[in-house]
Amino acid sequence: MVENFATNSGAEKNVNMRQTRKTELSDKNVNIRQTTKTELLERARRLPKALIIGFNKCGTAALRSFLSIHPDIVSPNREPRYFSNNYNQGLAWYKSQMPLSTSRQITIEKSPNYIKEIKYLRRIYDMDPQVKLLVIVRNPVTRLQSEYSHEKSKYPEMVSMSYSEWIYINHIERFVVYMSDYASEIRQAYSVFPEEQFLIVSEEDLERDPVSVIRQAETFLNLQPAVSNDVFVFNEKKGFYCFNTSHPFFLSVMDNWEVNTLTGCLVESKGREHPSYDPQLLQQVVNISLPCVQDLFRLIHKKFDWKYYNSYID
Ligand SMILES: Nc1ncnc2c1ncn2[C@@H]1O[C@H](COP(=O)(O)OS(=O)(=O)O)[C@@H](OP(=O)(O)O)[C@H]1O
Repeated sequence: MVENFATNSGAEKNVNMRQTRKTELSDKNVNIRQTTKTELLERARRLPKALIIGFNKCGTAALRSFLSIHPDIVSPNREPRYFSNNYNQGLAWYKSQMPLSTSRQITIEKSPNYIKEIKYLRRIYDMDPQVKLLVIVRNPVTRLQSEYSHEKSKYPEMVSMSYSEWIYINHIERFVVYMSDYASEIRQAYSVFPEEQFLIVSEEDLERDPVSVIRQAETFLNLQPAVSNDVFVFNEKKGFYCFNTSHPFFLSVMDNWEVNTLTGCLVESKGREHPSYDPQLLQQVVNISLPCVQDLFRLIHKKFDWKYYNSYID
């Protein structure tokens, strides 16, 4: 069940504090544009102008959290899953899940299962045919490892199951294609929305250089660049970037339940240890998923620097 955090009074207070703080921060540190008194007075819950619609285990939480540090972006903490699981709750309910925003701020929510079904995408279109859609994909080799670590932490019956056993039990051919075939789902989404309404980025880029991904999103969303390198610090142990807790912007994500306020990293469920591949299984996974990767790069007219595939991609 999705928790109704937006109407909870504590959360409401947090949201209010956060919004006020964000406004102060954008005035003091970013100097993008002065927030006017009128804007403060007309703060309201607004429907999203952009959605992160997929793919799960590909860095959707990091993308959402990192974007939400932008003074002109607000985002609900949890996944409303309105167009998939909660459609019967109605649009007023959906709006009530959104944080307060000024009219110049963009509300973005992420529910990574929206890309899974055309029905969900059509519902999104009915709400707003001009909504912008962000999609994050990941090297299939690591996405599979991530899924295994996720399931192992969730299902006790998997404790003694090795990585290769898990892949074979799931029927390797079918399963690897299922986890790698981003193109089919993106193609389906292109049948509902024009391609220009999509930004497709990769988890590896977010891991290596979050600011470069945020820049792409800022341009795509017509926002002024506000997030710079000093907002993040590389965490050697995790192997990716976390928020710099001493940066003033960090205050604006303090109420984000997905962020550990001591370390500035996303919660422990992100960045789990991955199982290792035996070389034969790795080659099998690459061979099965390669046509999906080639199809994706052709479809989106760009290539990502994905280890194991580069030598096969022209
Ligand atoms: N900077 C940063 N901070 C935290 N997490 C990061 C970051 N960059 C990428 N990632 C990777 O995101 C992976 C989790 O993806 P999702 O958030 O989409 O997972 S979920 O579908 O919502 O469960 C998660 O995958 P695992 O490493 O397998 O846990 C992270 O590696």
